[in-house]
Amino acid sequence: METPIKVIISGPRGRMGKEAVKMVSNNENFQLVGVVDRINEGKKLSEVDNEFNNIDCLVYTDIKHCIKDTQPDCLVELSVPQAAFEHIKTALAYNVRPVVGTTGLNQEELDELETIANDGNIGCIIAPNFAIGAVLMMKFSQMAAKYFQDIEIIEMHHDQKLDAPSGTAIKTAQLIEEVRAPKKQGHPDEIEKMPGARGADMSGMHIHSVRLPGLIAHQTVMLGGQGETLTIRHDSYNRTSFMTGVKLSIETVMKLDRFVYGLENILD
Ligand SMILES: NC(=O)C1=CN([C@@H]2O[C@H](COP(=O)(O)OP(=O)(O)OC[C@H]3O[C@@H](n4cnc5c(N)ncnc54)[C@H](O)[C@@H]3O)[C@@H](O)[C@H]2O)C=CC1
Ligand SMILES: O=C(O)C1=N[C@H](C(=O)O)C[C@H](O)C1
Repeated sequence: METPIKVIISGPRGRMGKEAVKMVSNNENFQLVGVVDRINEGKKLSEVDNEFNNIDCLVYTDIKHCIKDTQPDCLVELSVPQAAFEHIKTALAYNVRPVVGTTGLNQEELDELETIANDGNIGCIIAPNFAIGAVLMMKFSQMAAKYFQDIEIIEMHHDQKLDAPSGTAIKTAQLIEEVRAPKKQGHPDEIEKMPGARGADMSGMHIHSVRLPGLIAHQTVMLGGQGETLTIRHDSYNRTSFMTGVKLSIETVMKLDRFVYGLENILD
């Protein structure tokens, strides 16, 4: 058997973090060696939450300390954007390969991380969405945008989500920008009688963010043409939907020597 990949997870008590802790702990090719959290320094993970019973790795509140103690191969980052940037930079500085799901990093931060990873020849994967179906939804939208230039992206999430628009919506619009020339949509003289009524504007496309209890993660892309519309939709009904992508990213990042933004770039 191959030596397991040593993994640390940031944000282990979060909705995604919990799912990732379970997935990594139950995979014989991975070894969870530590977690990074805001609180609970020095406790065993099993002492923090009943869901983690039998998982005895330690909680660290300082990622440097965690890396020095546990010598991990990979950081799975699933916390908050304010903490994520420093976590990823620290991981790269210690040759630990980041797999990042945390959304809300700005373009400047992404550019800086890309430079650090590429200059150091270290694998780093940042994926705004780890669900395979969501990646297909983004790619299908990009394909369709060649033929339909009028596009409204409607992303719908649970009401505890911090960032809007979602990372997935931004990534979808970026993929569409690669094939669609900027175009202001709607009537040239349209007036927003309430600010935000037409959503956020990216190259003339509009992005609308819905937040409701009961939702998990959903996105509809509507494309309009003469006498027809095309609607492409993806739904995550629970967070296990993201784990196939997290697992694939951990395996792949170990073989990479560069920065990758988007799961579509590592799928066959
Ligand atoms: N790429 C993907 O497929 C997905 C990405 N996400 C993103 O993952 C992130 C986490 O989402 P959720 O789990 O829903 O959020 P959450 O709020 O449930 O979890 C975040 C966790 O991070 C912890 N945290 C805060 N500061 C920290 C710090 N300095 N160090 C370590 N941990 C810290 C919080 O205590 C909390 O437990 C968000 O940015 C979200 O947009 C969520 C789902 C899928
Ligand atoms: O916060 C979430 O829940 C999700 N965040 C990611 C995003 O911002 O796109 C991925 C998924 O939509 C769930």
